[in-house]
Amino acid sequence: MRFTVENEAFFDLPPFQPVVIRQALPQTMADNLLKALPQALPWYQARLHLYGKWRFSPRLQCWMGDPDAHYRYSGHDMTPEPWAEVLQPVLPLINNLANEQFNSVLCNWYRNGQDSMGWHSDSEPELGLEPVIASLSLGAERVFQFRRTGESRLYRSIPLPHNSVLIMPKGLQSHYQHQLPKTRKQTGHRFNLTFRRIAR
Ligand SMILES: O=C(O)CCC(=O)C(=O)O
Ligand SMILES: [Fe+2]
Repeated sequence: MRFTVENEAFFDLPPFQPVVIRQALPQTMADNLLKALPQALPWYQARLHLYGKWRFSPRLQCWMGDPDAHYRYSGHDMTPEPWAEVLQPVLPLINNLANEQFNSVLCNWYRNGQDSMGWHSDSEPELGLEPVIASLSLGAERVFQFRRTGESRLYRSIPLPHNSVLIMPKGLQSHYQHQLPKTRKQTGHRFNLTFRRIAR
């Protein structure tokens, strides 16, 4: 860690400095959102074709946004779900923290320590060349990890507690990958909302 300013912790991923903002939303908003999310969003479990087999992805997800924030996925034009009411007051606060105008959010629900997301970068062409990504974590604390693109060595592990926002700056996605590994620890439900701007 490089330095801490009030609730902000900056991490050195040369030449980038992602930041984790603790207590990012007003506490009652974050706590109420955590309680509301299971019912408020149209969650589904995707199926992925991996190594010649169909498997359920190890988490629940849903994608929401402005009606024109669509993207192409395996030749399909995907239109986001309309913004859930519970997220409407959250979006301007996240925009303000990240100094961005996000128009969509990928929501992930990790039900226990066996739910996870493997190594990737958020580099879909629809996000433009150097997207800024803001990710809000709610519920159980989990560890988020980075490695340099093209290397298998783990570079940095960052704990993401309830009501924290991680901001990944411009350029980071092309030089680093990230993952949310499984854990054997007894772990409760965690939600992660990754705010993005789809270029129109
Ligand atoms: O759950 C997380 O913290 C990571 C989610 C993520 O990387 C993504 O949605 O692209
Ligand atoms: Fe990601």
